[in-house]
Amino acid sequence: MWPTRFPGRMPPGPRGGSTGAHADDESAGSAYDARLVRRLLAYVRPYRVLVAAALGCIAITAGMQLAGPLLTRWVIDTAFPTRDVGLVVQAAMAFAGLLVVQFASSYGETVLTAVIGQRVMRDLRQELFTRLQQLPISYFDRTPVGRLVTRVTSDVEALNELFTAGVVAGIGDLFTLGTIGVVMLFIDWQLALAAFVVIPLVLLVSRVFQNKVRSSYRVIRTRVAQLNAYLGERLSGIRIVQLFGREAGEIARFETLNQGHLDAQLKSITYYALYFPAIEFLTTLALASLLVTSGVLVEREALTVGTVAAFLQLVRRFFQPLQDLSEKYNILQAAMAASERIFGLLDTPPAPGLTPTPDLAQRVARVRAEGITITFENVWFAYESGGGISEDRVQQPTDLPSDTEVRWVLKDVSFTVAPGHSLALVGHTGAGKTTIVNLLLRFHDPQRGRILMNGEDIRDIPVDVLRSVMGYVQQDIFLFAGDIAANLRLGSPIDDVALHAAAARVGADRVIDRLPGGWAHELGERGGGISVGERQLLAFARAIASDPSLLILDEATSAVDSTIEAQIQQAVSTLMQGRTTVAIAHRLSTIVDADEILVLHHGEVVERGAHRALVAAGGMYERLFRLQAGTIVPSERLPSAAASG
Ligand SMILES: Nc1ncnc2c1ncn2[C@@H]1O[C@H](COP(=O)(O)OP(=O)(O)OP(=O)(O)O)[C@@H](O)[C@H]1O
Repeated sequence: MWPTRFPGRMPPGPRGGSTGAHADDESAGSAYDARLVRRLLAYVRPYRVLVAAALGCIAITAGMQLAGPLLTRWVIDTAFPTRDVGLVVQAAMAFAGLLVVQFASSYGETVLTAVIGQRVMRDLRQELFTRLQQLPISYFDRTPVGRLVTRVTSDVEALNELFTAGVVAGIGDLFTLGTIGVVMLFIDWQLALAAFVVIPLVLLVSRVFQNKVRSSYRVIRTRVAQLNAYLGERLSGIRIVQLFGREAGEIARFETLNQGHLDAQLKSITYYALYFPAIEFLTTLALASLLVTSGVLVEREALTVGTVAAFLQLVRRFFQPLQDLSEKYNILQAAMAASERIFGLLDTPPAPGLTPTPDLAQRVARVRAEGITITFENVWFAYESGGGISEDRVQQPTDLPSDTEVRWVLKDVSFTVAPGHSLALVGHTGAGKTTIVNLLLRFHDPQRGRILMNGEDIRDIPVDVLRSVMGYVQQDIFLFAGDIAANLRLGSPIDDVALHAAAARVGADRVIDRLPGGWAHELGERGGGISVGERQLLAFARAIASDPSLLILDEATSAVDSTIEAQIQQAVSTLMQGRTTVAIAHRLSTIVDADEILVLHHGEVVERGAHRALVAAGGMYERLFRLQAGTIVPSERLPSAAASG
């Protein structure tokens, strides 16, 4: 019996795995944790009617396990001695009826548990995705995307096993075990005890099996995580692999990991292959003990043949759930570990200020009418990995970092941009330019100092209001799979006329018209299938479509052809008209025309002023500017002035 069921009897968790071998992905966890179980039950509560129905089906199926043997006993002991064919026929018909009931209850059990499992999975996935949308950017800085994908996919799937194969069926097993045990004792306690003598051995063997499988499960999970991490990284870096001719080396490395995975799986299979025949052996032992005892009892005329026949069937049915429960243990353990990780993610606090503003449209309109003034007041900031503590992690004021242990990325930065004015940020790579933009967009909050919009601390302004009045063009432009119109709208209620006008203002309309499908042209994953320059024009159109009052530009430095370059230059000046602008400046035109230029060096503002004044001062800016303009000769270059971004 056991070999045919063998392939299904693998540890449940490791099919998924993560793209990073992290300690919490590898932990096997304990098999039962009351706190986690209580939380999981909350997800089942909405489906309690289905659960009750499933338990009803299980009770009927378990009851049917008894019906066959009891009917056999009655036929042998009661119907046969009367030599009444009618009675035997009735018994046969009753048996057929019982089979139909058993069929229906098994069907109900399978369907209901699957429906419960699938619904709970859907709810959990939805909740996880909702939380992921709300988490602060600092969380994504410290958590690899692969792990988050694992939470929503294979961890949730491990919980599904708990519902479909684990908990409900486990309850069924316990129920079957209990009823068969009681009925056996009730029919003939001496025979029952004769069969039960092997129970301690079964428990011992099962215990050893559980421990072995548990540790092999942990190894498998680690190996799967390693394999996935390696696979994910090598596939995303396939260009580098091929460019450097690393294919053979990578294949060899993969082979080692793949072999490790195979070895771990085989080890676990060995345990299963030993366990099932061992239980089979013990069941046979129980039958032998039963037969010997029956022999003794029959001699004393204390036992009927029907009872012995019934017991022979009952003993088999008694040991089957014992064996199944060992497997449930592993499912339970995998599910506990998965739910620990899932709840860990759900318990991460969302970024502050995300509650939707009821009068969003009015507030945005008010800000638009006023125009925007941006002020940085003595702003200090450090990323978490540099010893800074983000707001979502600060529990007490004493958690704030002290000066000595922190790598400050911004140090005492102050500036003001008046409505309709432009500020250009220049400085070497890593000077802190993008960080200023990140703080303005509230992807992070400063540890000291304040950022004000129209005199109000941006921490007191709802995030949706803040972001609705800002337009941001990133250096690394992200477009989604989907058509052009959807990418420019991004869900905002912008009508076609306004959308086309926005595209026309920045010259993106010509790019769109050239695409095979025009506005309906479908972009590939991550917006693949168009050039860097074309992307940039689309990003400008996207930024201007919502008519932002504050424009934040992190211009791309990538080389684009001269026609597109000219279009982009034109687009930038169009975009900036009448708007407050903060630009990380790579283009000379932006720098020269900016109302104020901030020169950043290691997070500090070292020079500030308009272009002419700064050039005349002959400091770091003058050097950076000449380097950009190409008028600096290589021997004049300072090592630190290699680039502006
Ligand atoms: N998420 C992050 N976690 C930790 N440190 C970061 C993070 N992002 C940036 N940094 C560090 O902060 C410093 C400032 O980075 P920032 O991106 O603001 O520089 P930048 O002036 O915009 O540089 P570039 O011109 O190259 O884009 C750098 O030393 C960088 O390594």
